[in-house]
Amino acid sequence: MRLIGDNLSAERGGDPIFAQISFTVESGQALVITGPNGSGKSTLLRVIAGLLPAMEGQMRLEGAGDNWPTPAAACHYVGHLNAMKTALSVNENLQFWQHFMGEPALGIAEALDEVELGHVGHLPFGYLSTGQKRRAALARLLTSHRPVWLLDEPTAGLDKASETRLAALMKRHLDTSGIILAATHLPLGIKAEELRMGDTWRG
Ligand SMILES: Nc1ncnc2c1ncn2[C@@H]1O[C@H](COP(=O)(O)OP(=O)(O)OP(=O)(O)O)[C@@H](O)[C@H]1O
Repeated sequence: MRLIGDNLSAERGGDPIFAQISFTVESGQALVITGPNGSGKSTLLRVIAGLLPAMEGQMRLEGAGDNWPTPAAACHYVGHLNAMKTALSVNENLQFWQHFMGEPALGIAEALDEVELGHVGHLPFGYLSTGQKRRAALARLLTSHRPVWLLDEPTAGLDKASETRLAALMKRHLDTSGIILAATHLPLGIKAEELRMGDTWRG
């Protein structure tokens, strides 16, 4: 499988954010998107996820067969917001996402164990600490299968042990032919190519 971004450009609120961004990421590979604040890292992830239109260029997914008809369909997107309801329990939030995303993979309890949150599934999401909230959001990656993980600052709020745990989960995804694209200011602890944003910024 190969995820290709071909000559992408994007606008927000009518303003150009980036142009002429191209990349190819193969199964088993990670691409880390770096660049200064405002250079368009999050915007690029949202274009790849199909949440924003590309003004020019196109996304393609090659070799995915019929399972994943579009690049967006093949993606898990974990933005810098956690996308979990504060009043619902962690279990209820993850159940919602598993139902919404389909392609069930790990059970809720198993996924929470993987991020060492097995003891808080019954708590309202809003009760969790900042790092626990991030780990619970990342557990969504494990409850439904998607070959492509799009991660926006995935380590924000994580302590060292949790960063190491996430690196192990990402490595496992890559070792099972997954693809990861991550916007980050920090090293993620996995082998990755780098796409540096900012040089083609027109703003
Ligand atoms: N809805 C919007 N309308 C107009 N401009 C927007 C909108 N959302 C984002 N922007 C602008 O788009 C630019 C790129 O933002 P983006 O969040 O993609 O950058 P980033 O590289 O991820 O930054 P950071 O490192 O701070 O997370 C910024 O200048 C931002 O102000």
